[in-house]
This record gives sequence, C-alpha cells and structure tokens, in this order.
Amino acid sequence: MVRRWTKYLGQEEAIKLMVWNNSQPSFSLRANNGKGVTRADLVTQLNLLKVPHELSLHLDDFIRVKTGLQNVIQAGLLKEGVCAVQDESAGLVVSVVDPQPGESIVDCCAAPGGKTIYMASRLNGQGMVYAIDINKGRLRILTETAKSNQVNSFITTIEADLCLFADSNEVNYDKVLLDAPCSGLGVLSKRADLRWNRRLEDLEQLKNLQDELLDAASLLVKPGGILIYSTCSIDPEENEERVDAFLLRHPEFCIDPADRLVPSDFVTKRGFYSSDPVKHSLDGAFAARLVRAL
Ligand SMILES: C[S@@+](CC[C@H](N)C(=O)[O-])C[C@H]1O[C@@H](n2cnc3c(N)ncnc32)[C@H](O)[C@@H]1O
Repeated sequence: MVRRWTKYLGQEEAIKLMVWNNSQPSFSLRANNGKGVTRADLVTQLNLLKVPHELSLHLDDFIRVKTGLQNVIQAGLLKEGVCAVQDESAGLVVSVVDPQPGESIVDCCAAPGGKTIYMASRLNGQGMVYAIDINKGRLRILTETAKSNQVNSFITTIEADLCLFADSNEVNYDKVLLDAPCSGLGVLSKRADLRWNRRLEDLEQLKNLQDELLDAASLLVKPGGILIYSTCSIDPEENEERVDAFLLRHPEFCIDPADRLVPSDFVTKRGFYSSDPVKHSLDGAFAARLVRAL
C-alpha cells in the first residue's frame, strides 16, 4: 500500500496521508431534515449536551464533531433519528446525485443506507429511491433506519443481485447511483483494520466486480438520465480507471462535470468529485456523473 501511494502521490504526499490516517478521526452528523430536524435544532441539542462542534463549510445539514460522539449516542439522538453519523465526503456524493423532487432514483448497492436515506430526505416528499442490495441483513438495517428517520415512504427496498435485477427489469430510472464495493482506502482513519486486511489480489477482484456492476447499473438509466459511480477509495484504479474503461465499453455515456453541484475545490480537471483526506480533512471519496445520450 505504501509503495502504491508513493507511486501515485509522491513520497511527501504519501507520508502526509499516512499521518492523517493515524490521527484521531473526527465525525460528522447530518441533521435529519426528513424528520423536520434543522441544523439549528441539532446545534441546540449539541449545546445542551456540551458537545463541541463546528458547522460544515460544504453542506447545509452537516456538523463536525471531534469529541463527544458518545454523549450524542447516549442521549439517543441517533436512535430517535434526530441525526445520523455520516461523513461529509459521503454527503457530497449525494450532492453529485442531486436528487430532485419527483425523480425515481435507484441506489444499486444501497445498504446500510447512508446515501439512500439522505437522498430520500432531499426529495422533499415527492419521488422514490429504490434501494437494491444483495445482503439481507444490511438491507434490514436500512429499513429500520429509514423508519426512524421517517423517510420510509420514499424508499422501496429490493433484495437482489444487481446483475440479475438489471437483466430482468426494463424500467428506466431518472438517476442511478452505484456506490460500489471498494477497498475502502479512503476511510482508513476510521477503519484501521483495513490496512492489515487488503491485498493486491483483492484489488484485482474488486476492479472486475466494479466493472460488472457498472455495466449492470447502466442498463437501468433512461435515455438522457444520469449514472453516478462512487467509491470510498482514493485509488485511481478503482476510480478514474474504472470510469475510463466503462466509457470505452459504453460510448452512449459521457461525463457530466460535477462543478455546479459541489464546491470547485472538490472537482478534478476532468469534472469528477474527489475528496482528499489531507487537503479537505474528510474521508476520501470519489464520484463520477455520467449522462446517457437521448
Ligand atoms: C460500499 S457498500 C454500500 C454503502 C451504501 N451505499 C451506503 O452509503 O450506506 C457496498 C454494498 O454493495 C452490496 N453489493 C455487493 N455486491 C452486490 C450485488 N451484486 N448486487 C447488489 N448489491 C451488492 C454489498 O452488500 C454492500 O452493502
């Protein structure tokens, strides 16, 4: 992993990344608008609990918390659906999707549902998120969270293998999010275990799975609709390279730059969303927005 990062980032940046990954992580909370909770309401609750916090600079519903997460949990704010723990880097992926009232959106690898639930809460009471996942247990967590967040009326869960679902469904959706299984190399500050568990062979397998799932997800996009490919990895082979390989196989799609949807500081020269742990003090994440020809 160290050799890989040195190759892609250079020695100096690779060291900064490793120092970041070893530092104490901070967490973000998302005020649950779906339940009518505003960020100001959440600030009031955090002040009562004496939890130090800062408003997110990038997302209106988010607050950063460095310490005191236990107090938030013990006060029941997560259980009651007042707020959710969600990194801003994941929230910004939802900004790249840009859910609009009335849309039908498929979340292809949805569980445990962080992005599904945030997307549903951004539909303002009109539209539907179809949440597909192959894992029954994780999908159950999504269903429970959707209920406590009071957005369950705008979510339909589908337990299925995306590849089989896409082959047997002719319905075309406005937007399709594929938040693909990935190495998780963007979230090492919170998932310390991954640094010991990831092998190069896993990456090869993951890349094949990401290609297969991208092909399947693309079948669900209506003409003129949008496909969003995202990961919580910072590895170009799981990100830009997968998109390039997809575009070669699917000339009916082209890049729709994300610059009008997220702050320009997060947008690469080619129009992809990319959060950088060192530069943005967030988890690493990636998203490409691709539009299907009419
Ligand atoms: C990165 S996680 C998704 C995280 C989720 N989007 C969120 O924001 O909470 C990837 C998910 O893909 C699911 N998955 C893997 N292979 C799949 C397949 N063939 N069809 C459907 N889901 C699949 C896994 O069960 C896992 O829940």
